[in-house]
Amino acid sequence: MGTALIYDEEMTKYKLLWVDPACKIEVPERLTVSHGALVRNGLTDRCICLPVREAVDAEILLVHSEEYLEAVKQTPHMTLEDLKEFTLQYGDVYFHPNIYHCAKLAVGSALQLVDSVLMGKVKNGMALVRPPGHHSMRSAANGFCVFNNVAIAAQYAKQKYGVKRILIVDWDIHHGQGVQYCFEDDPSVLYFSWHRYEHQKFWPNLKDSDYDIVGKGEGAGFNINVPWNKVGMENSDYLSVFCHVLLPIAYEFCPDLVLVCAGFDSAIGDLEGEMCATPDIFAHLTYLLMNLAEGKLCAVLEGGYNLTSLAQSVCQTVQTLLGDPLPPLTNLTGPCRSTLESLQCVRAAHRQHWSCLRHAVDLPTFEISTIRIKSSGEENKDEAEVWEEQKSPEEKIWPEPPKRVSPRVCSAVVLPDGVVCPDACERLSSSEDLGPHLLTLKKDFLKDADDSAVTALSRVFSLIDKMKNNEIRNGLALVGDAAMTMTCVVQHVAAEVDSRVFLVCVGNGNIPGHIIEDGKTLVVQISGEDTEEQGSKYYVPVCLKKGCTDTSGFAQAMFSLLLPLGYQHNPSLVLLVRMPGSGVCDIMWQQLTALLQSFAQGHTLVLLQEDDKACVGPTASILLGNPAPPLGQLPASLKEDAEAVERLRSRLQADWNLLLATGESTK
Ligand SMILES: CC(O)(O)CCCCCNCCCN
Ligand SMILES: [Zn+2]
Repeated sequence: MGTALIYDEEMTKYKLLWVDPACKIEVPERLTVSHGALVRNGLTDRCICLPVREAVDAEILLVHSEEYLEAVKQTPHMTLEDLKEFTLQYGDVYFHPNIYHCAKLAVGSALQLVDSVLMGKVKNGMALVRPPGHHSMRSAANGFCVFNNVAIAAQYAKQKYGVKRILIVDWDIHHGQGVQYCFEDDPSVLYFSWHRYEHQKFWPNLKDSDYDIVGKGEGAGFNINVPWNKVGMENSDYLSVFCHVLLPIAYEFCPDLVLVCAGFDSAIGDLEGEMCATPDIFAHLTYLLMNLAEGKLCAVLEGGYNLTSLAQSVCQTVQTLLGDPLPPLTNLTGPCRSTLESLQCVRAAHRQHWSCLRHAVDLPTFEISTIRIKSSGEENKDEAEVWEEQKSPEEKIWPEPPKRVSPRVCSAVVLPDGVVCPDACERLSSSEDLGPHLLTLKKDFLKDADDSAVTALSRVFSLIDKMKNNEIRNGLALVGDAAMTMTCVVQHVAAEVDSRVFLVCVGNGNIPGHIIEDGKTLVVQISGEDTEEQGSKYYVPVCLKKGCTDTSGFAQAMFSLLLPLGYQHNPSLVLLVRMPGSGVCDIMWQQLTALLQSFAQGHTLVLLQEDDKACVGPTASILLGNPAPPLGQLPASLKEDAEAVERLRSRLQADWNLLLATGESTK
């Protein structure tokens, strides 16, 4: 199934007809440069382009009042003076003879997208629309918005398809108060928004946008506000909020549909947001949401006023929806203090509503500042970088997002004879001669191994070499001895100069100490074994009371440990090993396999032991880019497990700042 793209140039045919400094940034070119960039990058050809349609009254009335709709209906016939007069009753928005038509097309586009996803015609999609929607309220236009496109889409999905739970993620830099008001007492719609706030000093200056506004009545807990009280937030800040707030709660909520208020004024260069996150961050934010709701994700454009970063961010988002490998995120320094303050406040406010936060350690609050948490070696930022930070936003410069090339082959497999190769995978059966390094390895490691083990290892090494050359994206091997193969692989890869391995080992098994000595391999082992081993900076033993069968504990370790560590380690290869008898359930295993593709441009090597042959199919499905099935609504994890994860975090966060979620200052 493909990715839908909905766009029509009719929505460019309205603009500001008078002087209004607050509205002059909302220009038709926002749509033309976004669509133009998609065309130029060959992305429109790869999408399923769906036609727009006008929303009908009944659809608009799902959210708005009749009197408001009737009033907006009069605007096409208004004179310029009448339009100005009409506009005065609302805030930071303008009307135009054609805006009602475009607003109906914007809603209709969102509904077309929801239809195509929920009818299973496409996997996911994006609608490029204007006017935006998330500020408009039941009886009021606001903040360039006339009808609330995404709020209507959510009500439409519930009414027409009986969707039970909908997650709305609003990564626009402004608070979508219109969406919040629409669903604040509705537990079937979880609304998440981050937004520039500066302690209510930033537009729309609402107390309702603060972290302690969590929803009302039945809806308590289903509204999450993350205020940015400082500007200059970076990729690390955005990822921290996803890892420590949004993803744990979203997985617990287990939505059937994900809608994104995709505003890109939260990207670097935008004068509204004045943030510093780069366009490629949206590739990751999109991906991290794609394993919810079995990938049913509809992104609808909201804001974004720097035409360069807007176009790049839109392309990054669509490329991820299409399944392209994710770009590496470099120099993630960890969240700034102000972000930690916000994180801690939001987690505290929601602790009573979400069991994933029940055992969250919250410390006394502390003064706000954006002093960046320095991880070791960050102290002496060179002059240029410091100067860079002090430049005013409009002069911000940032590198073009890296090219994201999909290898010719997605998944290659090494399987013993007699094991069927999963559809769409390529079997590596070349019986190439044993390379010289193998003969030495045979001497060092495999001296008493039989030839089939040596042959398998030689094929695993060629999988790795093909990943290194980007000939294949990922690989899977079913081997006789997973632990031994794992050790040889780490040894083989670590020998290369700029390689970094992220080894994720599921289940019990001994990790030889020497593989973590060089600092190039970061090991996370999730098992039920209570190793007295305290671990080190590069060896993170997560032991779950009930072992890997405990989905909640496993999920918590995945979001609050694995993701932050993986992002900060920024590996060139992910090695995922399923030890025999791990007890991990297939769906959890698939979710983990999917999430790890955030790193190393998707270069994941999965090692399974022969008696786990039944996992080959489900694992291959994820490696091929299919979404992981839902885990179901997650119960609370065991207190001991949550405390164990917290202990690990507090031990490791001095070295790995992305682990920070509360206010500890690093040493
Ligand atoms: C969709 C959206 O959230 O991007 C709309 C933002 C409206 C901003 C109104 N204030 C503008 C002040 C101009 N400096
Ligand atoms: Zn915005």
